[in-house]
Amino acid sequence: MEFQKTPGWLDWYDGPSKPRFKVPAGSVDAHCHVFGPGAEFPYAPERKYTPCDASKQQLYALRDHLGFARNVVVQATCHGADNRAMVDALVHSSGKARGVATVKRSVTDDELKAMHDAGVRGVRFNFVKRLVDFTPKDELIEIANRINKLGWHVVIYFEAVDLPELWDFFTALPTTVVVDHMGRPDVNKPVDGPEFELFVKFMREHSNVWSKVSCPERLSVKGPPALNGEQNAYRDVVPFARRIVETFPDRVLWGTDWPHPNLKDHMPDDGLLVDFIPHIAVTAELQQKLLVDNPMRLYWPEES
Ligand SMILES: O=C(O)/C=C(\CC(=O)C(=O)O)C(=O)O
Repeated sequence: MEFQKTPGWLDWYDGPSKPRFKVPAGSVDAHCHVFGPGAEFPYAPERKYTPCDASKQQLYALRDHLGFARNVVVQATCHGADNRAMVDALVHSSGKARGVATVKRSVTDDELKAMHDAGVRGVRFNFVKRLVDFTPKDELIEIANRINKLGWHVVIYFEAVDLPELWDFFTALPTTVVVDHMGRPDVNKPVDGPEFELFVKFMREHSNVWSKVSCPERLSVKGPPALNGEQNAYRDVVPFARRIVETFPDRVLWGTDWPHPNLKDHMPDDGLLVDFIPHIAVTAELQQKLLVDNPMRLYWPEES
């Protein structure tokens, strides 16, 4: 089946630079995706975008190029609750990839077990309205209670403006909760203003809540972009990510977000995204926690 990319789609950056920053041995890219290939793993009819293909082979080649050792492959909304492409990536990773799935309440216990055996360790609840339709909270709570029994966690993706209305639901989740991209703060607002203070409060008052300090390329307003050798990219995002890393050093994760769905302005050079890390985790100890200790404890506890 042929799929037409969403008009204006930006493909992932071809030929990323070699990072100057050497990530610690055993580093984990804790947020990335595979897309199809559509001919083998069709995109979901309910999707809100149609991406380029981005295969497990290309993901793992990027992992090696950037100096990472492992991946956490997150189900992208273009595949809906059809986790086959993501699971296929896990089973072809020689144990070096874990996954986060999207499931409906109709998922069977056998399907959950098969996903666990393949390396899935969490489910993702997406509240970004441009990406998904509404799912009733009772269905999400039912799913959270079921996967909690497997020792899985819940990844949540939402926009900062929606945190107040989602607060009660999020703080009632029984599992570890991992927030994608710091809950997408508006970096035009002060890092100590009410909007980001609420997010910091969310993490401070709930020790089961973690955050990915990823996707500066999505959040930055002033740039500069991670292109043409830029070693100080996305400066307006740094204070937000630094604050989370330094306040909650044991509950942060980092990921490339390759192949970077739905970027409109530019496509970052993934090598320069890696060079962004020392600006937000400024010591070797913080880098070790962010890139190795924390993701290993969450996704490979049996090895950490
Ligand atoms: O890749 C991300 O983390 C961000 C996305 C895409 C996404 O979440 C998805 O399709 O599942 C976005 O903001 O469009």
